[in-house]
Amino acid sequence: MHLSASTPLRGSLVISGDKSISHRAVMFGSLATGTTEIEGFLPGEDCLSTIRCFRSMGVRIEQRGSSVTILGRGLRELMPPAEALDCGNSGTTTRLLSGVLAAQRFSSVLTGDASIQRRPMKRVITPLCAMGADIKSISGNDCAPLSIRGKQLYGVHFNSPIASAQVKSAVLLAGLYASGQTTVTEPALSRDHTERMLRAFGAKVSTGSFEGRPAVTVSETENLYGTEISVPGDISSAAFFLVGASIVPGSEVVLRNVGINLTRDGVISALRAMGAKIEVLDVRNEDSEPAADLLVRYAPLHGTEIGGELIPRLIDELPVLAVAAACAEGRTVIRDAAELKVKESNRIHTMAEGLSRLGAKVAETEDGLMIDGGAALHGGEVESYLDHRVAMSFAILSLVTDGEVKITHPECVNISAPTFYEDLESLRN
Ligand SMILES: O=C(O)C1=C[C@@H](OP(=O)(O)O)[C@@H](O)[C@H](O)C1
Ligand SMILES: C=C(OP(=O)(O)O)C(=O)O
Repeated sequence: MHLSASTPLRGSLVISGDKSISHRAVMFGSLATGTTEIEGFLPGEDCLSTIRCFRSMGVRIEQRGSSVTILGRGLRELMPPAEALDCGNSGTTTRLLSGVLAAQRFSSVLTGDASIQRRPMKRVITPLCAMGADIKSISGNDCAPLSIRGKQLYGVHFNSPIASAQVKSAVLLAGLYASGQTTVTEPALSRDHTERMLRAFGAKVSTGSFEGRPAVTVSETENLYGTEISVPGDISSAAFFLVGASIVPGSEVVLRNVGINLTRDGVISALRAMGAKIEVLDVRNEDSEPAADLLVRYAPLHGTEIGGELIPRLIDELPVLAVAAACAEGRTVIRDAAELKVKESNRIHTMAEGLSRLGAKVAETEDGLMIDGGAALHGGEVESYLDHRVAMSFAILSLVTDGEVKITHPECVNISAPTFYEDLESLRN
């Protein structure tokens, strides 16, 4: 894939479905009784992995593009899978499913691609085992493949050391089966799609705070009930175009139907702090998953500091925010983001390496990046490390480099944004 400097980005895009919400809609629909209809589903490879896993456990799922119909089997009627469940590249599938499988009446194995087999699973193994689960890392390295023997679980209060929605959701899903109540507290509020959607499926979920930390409690649940889910566009995908339009002079783009849940909208705050011109228009669905149209115009950016409680609200947008920082005047410091090291790639390292290769001034730190913006950016070859967000970040940077950028394995964008290159091209015409 060779990409080169751009004319202004202009026009509008309908942003495709939110990946986190699409995963959950398939999972909860499969675990519910009755029919679930999903509109706006993201047909990206990660969400297709979730569908594949539930089909292997006997759930009837019909998927036509962004429309999905599920005939749920109920919380306790999944079938034992004939083979290991393949979660592909998806951490969300692996971790959330581990919470469900821990409570089934059968044993199973969860696995995935080379990247999944390097990602830490102890973060879910520890709390689930505290609930009575029997989960082992087959290679003994706390990574997948995981061997899971279903058990009767009991409710616990889990004080999570990290703000991770995947950990929180794995424990809450196990909590649906556990005797009594299950509470998760976390150091800062991570995305709350599980809490919102479990309520829509009829579960009892209460949210609040415990000793000053965000807390959520679920009770043992007899049934979830099939429902209709409308998935808003993914702000994590919109972020690439927010940055693209902000850095290419003359750009003006409208991104339609973008999810702006407060636990996800940190990229708008961070870009505005850098001087970006972003307007949030026509907010709708405020009682379920809020969505809006985002109007973004080119603006000269300046450096900022990104850290603390903002981090979980923009964790997946940090690679492309590093691109914005390379194009901004002055220094940007990203801190408190050590979680970036355990994503599809070590995103602190992969972004620092690629940005430097294209001329940016970047230093890796223990928990983030320090970027001195404004250096002349040139073409070159960068490694995506098969990480979709890294590939898309460099594709956006190529809009302003002097010379072509070649990205290895550009097709990995299909994990979360199968229409990314077409969408970008449509704004360049
Ligand atoms: O729950 C989710 O859908 C996700 C949670 C985040 O991961 P962590 O829970 O590891 O922070 C995020 O990075 C990931 O892309 C999706
Ligand atoms: C980290 C991500 O996803 P997951 O953890 O589901 O692989 C991501 O999409 O950036």
